Amino acid sequence: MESKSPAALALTGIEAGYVAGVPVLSGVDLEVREGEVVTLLGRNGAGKSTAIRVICGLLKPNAGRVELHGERIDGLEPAAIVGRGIAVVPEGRRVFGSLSVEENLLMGGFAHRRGIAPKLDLDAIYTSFPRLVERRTQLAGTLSGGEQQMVAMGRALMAKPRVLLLDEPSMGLAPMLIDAVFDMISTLAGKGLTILLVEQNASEALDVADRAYVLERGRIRREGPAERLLSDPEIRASYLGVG
Ligand SMILES: Nc1ncnc2c1ncn2[C@@H]1O[C@H](COP(=O)(O)OP(=O)(O)OP(=O)(O)O)[C@@H](O)[C@H]1O
Repeated sequence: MESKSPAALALTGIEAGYVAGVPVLSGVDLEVREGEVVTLLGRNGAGKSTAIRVICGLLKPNAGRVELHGERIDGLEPAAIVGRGIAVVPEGRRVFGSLSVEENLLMGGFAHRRGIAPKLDLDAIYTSFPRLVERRTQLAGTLSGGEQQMVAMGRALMAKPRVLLLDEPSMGLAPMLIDAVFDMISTLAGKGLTILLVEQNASEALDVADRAYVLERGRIRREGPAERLLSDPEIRASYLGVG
């Protein structure tokens, strides 16, 4: 095989858990290449959020390594990992409800490594999410769930991440808003962003992703191009409710 540049994000042999002797992730290998959208699928409790916590440095793995563009980050503190260029949109969105949309976005800019005037960043976010322009002075806590998701994504993008982690962005949203969220992800993918999308909503996630991994009880059970998994009879029966 030809030699390739290091992946944007790579997990190798990750073992992790919360209680000694009770592994939650076992031997997890996963990579996201520059410009790729990769989805990590799994049911409730499969270990998806745990994988996000390991990547962000909130949970130290018991074994294995996490690398960002070939540099090991698994020993670093969360703030240092953010500083290296990982941004996360956490499950449940968690916007600052008593701050305006624009203040929320500016908060994201604090993690920005350096350079570029915030105004330029804000303009770029408003171009990606025009709906936020008309709501820029509205308190984020009064926005709809879908709009809050836009703010949470915009806030993460303000940090100019090299890799964006999205933890179940469609969770708890009405079907129409779920479509809107996946449209946003497609837009970001079209701009060349590198994204790891953790989802239970397999069909929509596989539609926007280039590649996918399926996590079951802490182990990667399947992986491959999203198109292939979409037409895989076992995946269709277990995760898409068809077949
Ligand atoms: N702080 C914690 N302490 C102990 N066990 C935990 C903790 N957080 C998660 N777990 C356990 O780890 C396992 C994986 O949980 P995790 O949150 O990673 O799953 P998930 O795939 O993200 O599921 P969900 O979609 O429900 O969020 C579960 O059995 C869960 O109970």
